[in-house]
Amino acid sequence: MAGQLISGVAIGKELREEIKQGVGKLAASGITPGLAVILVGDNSASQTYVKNKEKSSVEVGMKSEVIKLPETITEKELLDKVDELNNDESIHGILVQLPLPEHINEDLVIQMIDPEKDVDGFHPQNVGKMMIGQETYLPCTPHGILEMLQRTGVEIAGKHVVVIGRSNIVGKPMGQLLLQKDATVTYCHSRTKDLASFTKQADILIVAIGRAKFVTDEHVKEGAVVIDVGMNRDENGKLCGDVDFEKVKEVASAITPVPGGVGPMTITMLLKNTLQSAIKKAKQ
Ligand SMILES: Nc1nc2c(c(=O)[nH]1)N[C@@H](CN(C=O)c1ccc(C(=O)N[C@@H](CCC(=O)O)C(=O)O)cc1)CN2
Repeated sequence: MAGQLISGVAIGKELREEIKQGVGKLAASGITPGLAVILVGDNSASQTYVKNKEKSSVEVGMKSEVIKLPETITEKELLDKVDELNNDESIHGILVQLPLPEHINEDLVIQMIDPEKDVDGFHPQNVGKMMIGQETYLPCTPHGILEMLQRTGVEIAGKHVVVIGRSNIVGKPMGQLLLQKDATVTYCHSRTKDLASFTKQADILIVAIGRAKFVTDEHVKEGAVVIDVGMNRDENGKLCGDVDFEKVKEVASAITPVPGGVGPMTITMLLKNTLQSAIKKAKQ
């Protein structure tokens, strides 16, 4: 392998240790950060992520509450549940695991979460604050990627970042966060023509398109840093990213693996946001 491996497991571990210490300090003032996660239905991947969130929050000393609701729940019942958690003093962070069943309007549910408890950073009020660079909860996946780049010592200012993907929870905020760190940002997406002509210019390439092993060495400039946000199954049913790791690792100067790259950082940043919310509450 030519490039350096950027491990989300190792960086996440380091960060979780810092979060655990923060939780310990807060305990001295009688406050335990509380995270509530709502899981609707029985999507098996979502069940795994929620279980991991519960385990990780308990490991750093937080209170964890998982609320499992049936697929058949009405939108009104779900909104009422969110509102109940908004008013629960022991809960500092609320997260509704996505995706939700089709009969429920995701936007409405996200907007019901108290922005002060929106540790996913998905509420429009928090998205707006992020856009203008005000302090707020940053969305966990892009925030995790930023943390990985910074802790690996990757220079961002003045670099050309190409983001492939324009989702509200990864692509769009990722570009904004890097723009705020003085990168020059280009967004590409499924309708971009001659994708490689853009990606070949990237000093830092962030890939979030949801297509297994789509990005190959043909898309990557020698020495680029490559961050893979994808999570797919390959032809053998094995977990893989959007990047063809075996090919790209030979040209990249640094690269994240899948699994073990961006994924673990998503949950770590959720813990960080929950601690941030509890600290803010303690100061009020
Ligand atoms: N409310 C939210 N819903 C969803 C989010 C989110 O940030 N907030 N993101 C994704 C799912 N997700 C967290 O919820 C998530 C996905 C993947 C991982 C992860 O650690 N992946 C591992 C591999 C896991 C496996 O073996 O299947 C890795 O990449 O190493 C963590 C969190 C959608 N929904």
